[in-house]
Amino acid sequence: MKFLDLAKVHIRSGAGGNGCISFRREKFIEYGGPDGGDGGSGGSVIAEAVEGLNTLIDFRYQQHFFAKNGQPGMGQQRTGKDGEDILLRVPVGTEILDEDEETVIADLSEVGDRVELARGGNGGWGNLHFKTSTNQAPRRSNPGQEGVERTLWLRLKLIADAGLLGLPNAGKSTFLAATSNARPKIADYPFTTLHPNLGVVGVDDVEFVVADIPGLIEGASEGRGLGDLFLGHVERCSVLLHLVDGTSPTLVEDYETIIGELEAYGGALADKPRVTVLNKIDALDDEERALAREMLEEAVGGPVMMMSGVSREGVTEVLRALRTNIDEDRLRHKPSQEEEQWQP
Ligand SMILES: Nc1nc2c(ncn2[C@@H]2O[C@H](COP(=O)(O)OP(=O)(O)OP(=O)(O)O)[C@@H](O)[C@H]2O)c(=O)[nH]1
Ligand SMILES: [Mg+2]
Repeated sequence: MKFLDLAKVHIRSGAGGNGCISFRREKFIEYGGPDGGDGGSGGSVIAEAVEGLNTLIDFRYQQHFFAKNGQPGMGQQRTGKDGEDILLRVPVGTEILDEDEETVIADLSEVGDRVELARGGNGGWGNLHFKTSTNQAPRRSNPGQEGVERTLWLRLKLIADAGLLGLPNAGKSTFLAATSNARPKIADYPFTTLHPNLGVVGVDDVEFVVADIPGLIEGASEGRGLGDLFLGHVERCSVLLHLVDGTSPTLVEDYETIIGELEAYGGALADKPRVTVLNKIDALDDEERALAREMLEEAVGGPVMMMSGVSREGVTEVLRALRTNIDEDRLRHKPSQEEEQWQP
């Protein structure tokens, strides 16, 4: 599965400080001095891929990144202070594109990958540099170089093996938090997940990536709610995990709402392998579980698993089912030997 997350940033590196022409003043007369220092360099703007981020959403709120200018040189050979660099911390998998949105400038695919987006201007030379044997106090220095100003796009593509589906409040984030290293926001009100969270899940020594997608509501495929923003992105994952809140009095309708959205969205989404799970069974007694399961299985027309993200009952079985689907999907998409050997 691929998410496309896009942000536009406006960056500017700092200008270099001017070089200094030092002078002495005696009785209102200025004498050139011999010791003007260089200007400091302007700060650069740098991007670095860091761990623990999985969205560019922060860049929608802050879009301007201007590094400081270098300070001018001073007398007595003192160099101006350099402007500080600005570091944009971006998620692994971020591509940086030019303003045209086409030219890829950098692809930060591993933790620690770094790229300089705008170099700070060099500081100008102070008159110290222009000293000759005949002119010990030249009235000459260099101005600092200008900074660089650019508009760039950051684009994030994250890849996940399994995508979580379900109405708001179905318990998607709780499940992800219980099974992975991800720490999504969980609350008893809908739409607590406003952007996708990814978690690495492990079962039987195999790891895969699960994405928590903001709750789908009826009409998502037509652009209502938040789900529509992300429905397109679930197209590429191997399997969908559809969670149905077992405590909901309308659980069959809840299930059908999501299926309706998948079908309305079109494409191959509705045909994607799906694991349907009756969730929150810790809140149901045996009789309620059996009844809820029967109703849901009838709606699905096939078996339904049961689990609780809170008590973790049934969670391992669900992860195994996902894993089986992912393995099968990988086998299906593995290039055949002929394809691998084919040379143009
Ligand atoms: N009893 C019980 N409550 C659960 C379970 N899983 C989640 N909840 C509760 O249900 C509420 C919603 O859980 P979330 O995990 O935030 O639901 P979500 O599907 O991520 O919701 P959105 O992000 O709004 O789409 C919270 O109050 C959870 O504590 C469960 O297995 N059992
Ligand atoms: Mg959530």
